[in-house]
Amino acid sequence: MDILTIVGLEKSFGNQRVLDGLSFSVPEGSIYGFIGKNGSGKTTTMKVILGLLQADAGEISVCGEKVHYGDTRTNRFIGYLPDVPEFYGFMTANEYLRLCGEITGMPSTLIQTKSEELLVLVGLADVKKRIGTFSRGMKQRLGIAQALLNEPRLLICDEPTSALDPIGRKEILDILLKVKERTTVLFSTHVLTDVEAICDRVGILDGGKIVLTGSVSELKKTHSRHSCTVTFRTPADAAVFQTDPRMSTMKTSLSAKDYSISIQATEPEQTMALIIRILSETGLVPLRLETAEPKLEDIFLEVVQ
Ligand SMILES: Nc1ncnc2c1ncn2[C@@H]1O[C@H](COP(=O)(O)OP(=O)(O)OP(=O)(O)O)[C@@H](O)[C@H]1O
Repeated sequence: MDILTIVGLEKSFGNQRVLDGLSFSVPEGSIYGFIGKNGSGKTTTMKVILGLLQADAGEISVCGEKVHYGDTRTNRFIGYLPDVPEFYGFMTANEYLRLCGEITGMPSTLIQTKSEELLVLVGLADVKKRIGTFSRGMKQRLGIAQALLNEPRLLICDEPTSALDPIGRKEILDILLKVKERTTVLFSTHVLTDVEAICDRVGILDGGKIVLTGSVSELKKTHSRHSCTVTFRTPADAAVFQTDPRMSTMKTSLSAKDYSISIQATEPEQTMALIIRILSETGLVPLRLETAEPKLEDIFLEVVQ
């Protein structure tokens, strides 16, 4: 079953068309990476899903119920982590979760047990200091705990890792992987290594619509090529190799930082065999010879101009 379905969503701000027939669906139990460059419309999409912004056209369903602008009934299924979550800095994490639970009418004993469980999940159980002194990563982790308080079936995270250092990012990614056991996650980002690390499916947003969707492994198989890279000691060696006639039909690029030539390869083993043949016939001795798996970043760059 799909937890979220979006069909033909359109949204303009003045003359600027941001969403232009956006359609995608998010299967239950998955982590869906919603990828797009800055300004591509990720936050706009999330605001429309939450009923906070009115679309010009299109339909959204959450858990089979239609989303209506300004009528937030479907938000009972959703937990939301904005890109910069705001808190009362004078409260502790526990006090803040209690306040959120009280506002949404949760029974007091349930607030207590859920808060304790969620603070353990996000690694803040032993932190007694005020939120005002928290690091960015700690605030994001508290934001996840707050978003999970009502046991949502869909957790929407708007660029949760973008502003964090590598340790903070890893902590959030590990938590999202654990969260997957209890809810579906829609995760917007432009950090493609994060998507590769945790997402089951991805949708690439460009020009207001999804230009590519599928599982990370499917996309890698069908949409990008391996590359073979040969690195030389001198620019002269690299030039001899690159101008070999057998290279003329290959898509090659010379690195700016060292004397290495990368060759896109649909059949990496055959390409490697050809490289070795050229090296042995020309007497060139490379410093390094390697093949690399296609990366999501290559696919992204291929489909997004
Ligand atoms: N309320 C608004 N009024 C006018 N333009 C807006 C409004 N909200 C967003 N936009 C414009 O719509 C475009 C998409 O913005 P949005 O914030 O949805 O992109 P995004 O993909 O989330 O970007 P980022 O990765 O930078 O957060 C941008 O050009 C933005 O300036």
